Amino acid sequence: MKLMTGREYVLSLKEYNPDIQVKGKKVRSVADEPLFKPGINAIAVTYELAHQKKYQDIMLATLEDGTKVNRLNALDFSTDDLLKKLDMVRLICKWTGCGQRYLMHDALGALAEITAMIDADKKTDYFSVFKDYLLHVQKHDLTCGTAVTDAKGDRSKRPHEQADPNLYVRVVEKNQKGIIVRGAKANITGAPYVHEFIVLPTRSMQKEDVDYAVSFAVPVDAPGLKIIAKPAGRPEDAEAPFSSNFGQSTALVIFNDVFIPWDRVFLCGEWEYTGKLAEAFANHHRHSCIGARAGLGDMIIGASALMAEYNGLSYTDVPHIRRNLGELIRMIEGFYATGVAASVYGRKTVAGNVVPDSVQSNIGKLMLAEQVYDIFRIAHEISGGIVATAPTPEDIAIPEAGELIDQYLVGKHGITAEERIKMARFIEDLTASKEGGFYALISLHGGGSPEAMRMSAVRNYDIESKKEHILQKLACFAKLEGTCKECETCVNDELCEQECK
Ligand SMILES: Cc1cc2nc3c(=O)[nH]c(=O)nc-3n(C[C@H](O)[C@H](O)[C@H](O)COP(=O)(O)OP(=O)(O)OC[C@H]3O[C@@H](n4cnc5c(N)ncnc54)[C@H](O)[C@@H]3O)c2cc1C
Repeated sequence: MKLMTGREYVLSLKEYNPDIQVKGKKVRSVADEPLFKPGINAIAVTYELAHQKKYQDIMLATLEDGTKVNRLNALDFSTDDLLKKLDMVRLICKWTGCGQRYLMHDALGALAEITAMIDADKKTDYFSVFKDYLLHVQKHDLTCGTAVTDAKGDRSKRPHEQADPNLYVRVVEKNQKGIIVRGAKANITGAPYVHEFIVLPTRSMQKEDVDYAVSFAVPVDAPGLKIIAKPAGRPEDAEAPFSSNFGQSTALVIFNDVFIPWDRVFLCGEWEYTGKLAEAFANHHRHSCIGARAGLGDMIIGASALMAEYNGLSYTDVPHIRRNLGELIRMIEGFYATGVAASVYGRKTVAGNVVPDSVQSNIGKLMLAEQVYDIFRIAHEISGGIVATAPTPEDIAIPEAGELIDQYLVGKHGITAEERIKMARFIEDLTASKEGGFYALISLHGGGSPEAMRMSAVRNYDIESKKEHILQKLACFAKLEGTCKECETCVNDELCEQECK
């Protein structure tokens, strides 16, 4: 099995020739495109950390034969694996803001479970196709984008009801060699600089949607595949100390009659399993998002505490700075704790892999989706207006203006204006810039809208047993009060007797 270095990953992109455009121009070489550099840097970190001894316990997974692979390319086989995955994603995102590659880990986990489930029910052979693909990914240490969200068109209509039949990815032809697919997936993270895409259905489907029930893997440069991408982060922006180095591209990925051989098809026509596959992916992915946003939170806590110090207000001395940092810790460690709980309460699937508890992973993702705005607000309250108003590098570079800025924008004695401005810019970059808005949006909608999380949590939560418990209690109270109608409401006589004694 290969374990690429960051540099090898960047060079490996040169072996592909995808059809990509960004900001109105065609991309000749992804590896050399400055507008993607922050995104490529972020993925490279996922390769580099796997070579660092102190991180290998969480960055590497051990296969049955003892071989080590990057954990991002592996299934989870224990609750300990889930905990390590969570820690790994937090570590990666603490460095990069968003390591992006964890989406593929989540897709692989979901495909293992659901392909094995379909085979058990329908005597198909998808699980062995999946296992061969997993081996291929591990052997070459690939990065795969995960394409779930269809273009979707009119949200109130199902795939087959859309005015344009191509608004969800669909199978337009099947032959002995494979299938041909048409349609588009939207908002796809990292699309320009991955090796392959794993394509999953975005929702549950009905019999009439049978052509839309499809899942497959495809190289990024397959004929007919087109990528319309956004720049990653804020490339070459002197006011962006973080996101000029690390960022994330997203793209519209268009399948214009793309051929997929059968040995890369994981589901084709089994519409009853599309909802299960979408939900299985969402469960893994929301669990990963918890780790990702905790990593972002780590950076915000560190930068906010430093900014307060640079302003002359240490959290050890100033009560409201301490209280605000306490709020940041409450929120970030609060949602992270649900990720830990989702790991600990993980369950084994028919495929043998272990998946997070879906109530906990959905609730954790929902918490971070809503709290990200409070996290940014508190960072702003602690730091002050300089986060938005720091003079530009061009003005600082003019000697006369630079001297005045040095004089008037100092903070605590011993901290220069330059250091204070640098910290303010870092916080602006993460929380108040175009990139800050991006982090809010990805926290809110990445992995599904908040309503999708509420629906999943309710669907998977045992509300019926809570209702039964209340009915039992009320029946017991009625006996105690002498108003019992003798079994009109009592749902469990035995328990009722015990409680009334
Ligand atoms: C930065 C970023 C990165 C992303 N990366 C990826 C990726 O790598 N791969 C991927 O597959 N996806 C990715 N996504 C997509 C993400 O999963 C979707 O944004 C999310 O599922 C919401 O879908 P949408 O954007 O189409 O919004 P919509 O579905 O249009 O949602 C908008 C609102 O409409 C509501 N709504 C939608 N449909 C209905 C309905 N039928 N009935 C009632 N209400 C409805 C929603 O609850 C929400 O409030 C990414 C998103 C972002 C922002």
